[in-house]
Amino acid sequence: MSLSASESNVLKNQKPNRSSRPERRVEALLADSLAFSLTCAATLVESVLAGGNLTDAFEATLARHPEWSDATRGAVRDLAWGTLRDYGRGDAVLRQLLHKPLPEAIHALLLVALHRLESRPEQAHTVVNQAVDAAEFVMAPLKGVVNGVLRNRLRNQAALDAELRADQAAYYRHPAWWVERLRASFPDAWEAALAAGNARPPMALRVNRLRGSVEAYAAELAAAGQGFRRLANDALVLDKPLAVAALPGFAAGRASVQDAGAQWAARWLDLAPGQRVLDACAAPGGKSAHILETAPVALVALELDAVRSRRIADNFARLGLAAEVRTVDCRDVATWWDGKPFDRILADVPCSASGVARRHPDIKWLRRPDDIARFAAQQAGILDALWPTLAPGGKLLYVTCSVFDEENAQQIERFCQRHADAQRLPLDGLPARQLLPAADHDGFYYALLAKRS
Ligand SMILES: C[S@@+](CC[C@H](N)C(=O)[O-])C[C@H]1O[C@@H](n2cnc3c(N)ncnc32)[C@H](O)[C@@H]1O
Repeated sequence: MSLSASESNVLKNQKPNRSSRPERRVEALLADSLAFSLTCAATLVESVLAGGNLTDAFEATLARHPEWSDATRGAVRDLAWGTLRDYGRGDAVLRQLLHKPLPEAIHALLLVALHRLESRPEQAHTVVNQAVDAAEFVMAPLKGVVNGVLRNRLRNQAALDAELRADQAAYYRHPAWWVERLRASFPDAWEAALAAGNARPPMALRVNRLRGSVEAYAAELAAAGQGFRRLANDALVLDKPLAVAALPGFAAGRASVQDAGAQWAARWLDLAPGQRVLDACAAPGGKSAHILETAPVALVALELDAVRSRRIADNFARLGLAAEVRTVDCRDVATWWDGKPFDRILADVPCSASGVARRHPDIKWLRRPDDIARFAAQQAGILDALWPTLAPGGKLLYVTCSVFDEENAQQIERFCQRHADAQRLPLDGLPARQLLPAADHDGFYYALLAKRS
């Protein structure tokens, strides 16, 4: 699109960064207006595009604005998360419509407004008007540009969309390198996995069997009118997400929120009373808690990050569970191991998190292709360090929430080449070791290894 002469002059005189913005308080906009949530979501999107973490940015914003209602929090969150799920498309649309870069704050506002236009086409005129109000607040001289870009998009939608079909990142809403890797590894399933990875994630519950049966909890949910599906591993997937405070007995520790794909780990560890079990990468403690709810074992939970470690203790307190929790690097075995071998080890290693990108859509755009090899090297270091602590005849379950082979199948193949005493075991009920993102669960990879006696 071409800008008017006065708009071009405005752009020339704007430094394209946040510091050039006049200091104005967002409270100047009405908190229940769309302009307000567009503005706040745009600030979050802008911070992600500068390399920041979306969840951290959102939590910091909430901490600064305790006065926000639940509705305002929800509206800002929906817009920021949705915009970043769609970023490949929004970015391509702006490349079609702009011939020179805009200041980042306005660029981010346009991305959020474009996402809203696509998700609520019936509100197109309101969205444009509210985006212009937001622009007036963010950088007033550019409100005409915002108006022009959005109206241009509406006027030329069909032609612009046709052009976008050739752009992988726009069409699949994932980076092109990500699309290529998935296509190469899963020739029959990659498109469905990408589509599922763009959807809103499901909310699944894990029932704490120490505080009641799955049947009793399911009956209570049904009596409360909450629709759900019970999966083969007893995960309850809700038809519609709910605030945890609205879940029966949440504060009393009767259930936890945990993706259904993550609820296989405790089952495949084949737990029995009295076993010595290690969870080497434990925070925030979801799988550790599931282990303790499954069998009375002696659990040691390790976590590198002190802040995340505290979340393990909080979760255990709510669920009435106890274990030895230590804040250490699991690779420094000499610092934490007493020499007594473990019967079971869970290695739920740090990874690209590419299987959970619909929950953390910033991941798609912050990761770089060479990050995957870096994660794979870190994971190999963890596996090699833990293996000597496993008892002969014991089992180690390797888990990632990644969809990339380098962190998954290739990682385990290489591990088995390095360790002749490692033997792969089948996973009961799983047709493939790789769970790709789907309607009921996120993307996970599992490999169960036994140590030959
Ligand atoms: C995938 S998350 C674990 C999720 C957890 N198992 C659950 O189900 O709630 C990986 C965790 O490993 C931790 N971590 C990363 N490197 C580590 C290391 N060298 N030693 C111990 N923990 C590590 C990260 O801080 C992160 O909390």
